[in-house]
Amino acid sequence: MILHEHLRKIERPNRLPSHVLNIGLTGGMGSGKSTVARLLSESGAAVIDLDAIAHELTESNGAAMSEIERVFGRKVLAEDGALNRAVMRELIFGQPHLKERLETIMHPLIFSQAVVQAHLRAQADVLCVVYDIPLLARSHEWQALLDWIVVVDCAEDIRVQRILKRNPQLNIEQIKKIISTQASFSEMQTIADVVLNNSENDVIHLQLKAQLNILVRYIRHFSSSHTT
Ligand SMILES: CC(C)(COP(=O)(O)OP(=O)(O)OC[C@H]1O[C@@H](n2cnc3c(N)ncnc32)[C@H](O)[C@@H]1O)[C@@H](O)C(=O)NCCC(=O)NCCS
Ligand SMILES: Nc1ncnc2c1ncn2[C@@H]1O[C@H](COP(=O)(O)OP(=O)(O)OP(=O)(O)O)[C@@H](O)[C@H]1O
Repeated sequence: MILHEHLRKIERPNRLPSHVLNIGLTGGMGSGKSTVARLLSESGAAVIDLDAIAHELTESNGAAMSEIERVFGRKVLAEDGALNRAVMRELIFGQPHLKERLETIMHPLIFSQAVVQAHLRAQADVLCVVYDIPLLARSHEWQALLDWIVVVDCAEDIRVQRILKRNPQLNIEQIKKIISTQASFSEMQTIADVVLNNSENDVIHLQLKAQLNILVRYIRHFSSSHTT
């Protein structure tokens, strides 16, 4: 784990809950963000998962669906009116302008929902609020709101193997195409306060747990001295 020398000073606009530490978690596809989020929730963090919010918004009758249908047409809808994810995946990850159109619909809705959930979940006894944000390196708005940013690092070939196992419906070419649209690790590193390494294959996550023990101690230390 790399802990950047000066963890950023706690200073932010009031949009996220102000009585807790708000921590952004990012990393490339398959790096282990959800795994880290789960381990942090076992230590008492409230986790807001932006992928999960995106899924809810695109369920049948989800809040994004009428605009998605208006912009992309009925071809991107499944029979029940939910988003046909495979069709949308094929459309956007080869055509940047379509990806941008989908993101223009999705990101403001995801953002509002994440802020609402954060206020609901940030009870006094939570360790911190963790926001699992795959595209954080490309969002200055989110970066400005967060106290710390944690980046999960894992070599691309290992990520690809893990994704193939987790998502057997995807092939290597599709996975690499998605990864190629995301920020590189060096871009993520420029915004990181903490970098966690998740390259060791280990289903009980000893490597991550050792790093998270240290991180959780830092979070407790900063939280106890942080009042607004
Ligand atoms: C294109 C969609 C329908 C494909 O769905 P699918 O079920 O295959 O993937 P899922 O949503 O589970 O995402 C899996 C991973 O793909 C990557 N990913 C998702 N959206 C994007 C994106 N816009 N740009 C780059 N990578 C992305 C992330 O690493 C994510 O963790 C879906 O990813 C989507 O709706 N994306 C747009 C919403 C978005 O930007 N989500 C990111 C949350 S910040
Ligand atoms: N150290 C590890 N050893 C073995 N498998 C791992 C390890 N870390 C994570 N995994 C597995 O790799 C896959 C990807 O991890 P995870 O879902 O946490 O990544 P993610 O960054 O959230 O992915 P995405 O960006 O696609 O949402 C999962 O199936 C997870 O169980």
